[in-house]
Amino acid sequence: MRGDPLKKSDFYSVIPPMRKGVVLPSIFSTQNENLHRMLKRPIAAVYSMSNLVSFEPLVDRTIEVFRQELDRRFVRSGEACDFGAWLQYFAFDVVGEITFSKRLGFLEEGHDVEGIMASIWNWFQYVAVVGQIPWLDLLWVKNTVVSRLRPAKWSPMVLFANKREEERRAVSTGASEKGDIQVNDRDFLSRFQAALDKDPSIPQWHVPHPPCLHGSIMRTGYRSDTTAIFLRTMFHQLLTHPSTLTKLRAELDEAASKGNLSETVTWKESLSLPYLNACFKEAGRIHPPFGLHLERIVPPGGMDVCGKTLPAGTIVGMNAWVVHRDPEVFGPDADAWRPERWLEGDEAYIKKMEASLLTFGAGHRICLGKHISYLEILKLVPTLLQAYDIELVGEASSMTVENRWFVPQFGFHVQLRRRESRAVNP
Ligand code: HEM
Repeated sequence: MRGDPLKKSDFYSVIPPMRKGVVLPSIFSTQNENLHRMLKRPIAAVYSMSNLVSFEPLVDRTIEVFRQELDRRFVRSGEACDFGAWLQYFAFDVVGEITFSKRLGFLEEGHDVEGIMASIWNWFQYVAVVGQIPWLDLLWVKNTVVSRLRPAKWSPMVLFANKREEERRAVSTGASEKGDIQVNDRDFLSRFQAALDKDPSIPQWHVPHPPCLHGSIMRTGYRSDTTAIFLRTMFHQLLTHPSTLTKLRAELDEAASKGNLSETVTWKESLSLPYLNACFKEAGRIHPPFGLHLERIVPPGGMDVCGKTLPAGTIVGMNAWVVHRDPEVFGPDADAWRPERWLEGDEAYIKKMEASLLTFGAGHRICLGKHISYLEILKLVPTLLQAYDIELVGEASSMTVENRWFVPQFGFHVQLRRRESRAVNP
């Protein structure tokens, strides 16, 4: 193997939008390694584990609203809940809260605000198909002539981002009172802005185009879809494998009885729950949110892979759905949901499994936001399990799965009841 990182393939060239003939690249999609380095350097620290805890109060705020809405709409009325959709509302609102100190409003509204989710699904479908034949993209979406003629239409998410940015500018220039606007100096927007202000090497195209900057932040927000898929997997697997749910509940109840579990579970508490953490790893293994290969290009000079020499320019890739089912790594029951696999066996075996997980990618382009996802998921799952008895409505098979590059689930309905010891929110 060569030392240089492999570049991303043309699949990724389909992902960024084009506005008025200009492609708006992002740290996720760029194929240019120099640009990637330039974009990553100032913001990598914002995503770091040490910064994570400062986002916790923002996640807590959204969890509280989520619980209130579940109580109000489903617990008191006894109506079935489209849990899959509500987990997604949560994941979107938490990104709004972390990024802008303001939720997008999915939880309060109880539906897909301004068709944001639908527009993202359409985009995923486009990328999944056209990404296989990237030159097709040049004919329409990335056609510079067509793009210049097309009216510049920003997605509702980018407009939302721009509004928040304008509000902050108004505060900083004294045109508006800070009290009118909820600003948390530690949210993503404040931290990104501070990082950009400090680093003059940021490409100039970012500066005169705030929509580009904030659009890029919001495209990061699209990762809330992956978090929603992850949450659905975890709850659905637990509900359809009751022995594992019983074990997890026993772990939570024991911690609560010793006074080691808050009503809204803290990040620190969640780390001391081994079975919860095993369920987390197993969920990422059994249903990784990315359903297509993570494609890369063989560099000049070629590359040896498993004894075969591949010429320069060959597209190679690994698919987490395939890698995660390898019985040589994960055991003969690799197709089964069994969180226990992460708790048994020697340390070397567990390390080997961990090193083989591609849930968040691998190498220098590994997911930057993975710690944020850990934070959201490892807090929300035990908090809801403590608060509610959750029962699947209909057959386990009534939930369907579709591969649109991401692999979302549909038709996950549950009945929610408050657990005896917990009061219903007013
Ligand atoms: C369960 C949730 C998530 C999963 C499964 C996930 C998965 C991934 C994967 C597989 C990649 C690598 C893609 C590749 O190699 O082509 C990636 C990259 C990335 N992710 Fe995530 N992600 C999640 C959540 C998030 C969140 C919440 C954020 C931000 C707040 C985020 C930000 C990013 C960024 C910026 C990259 C590009 C990193 C780079 O190229 O340097 N992700 N993610």
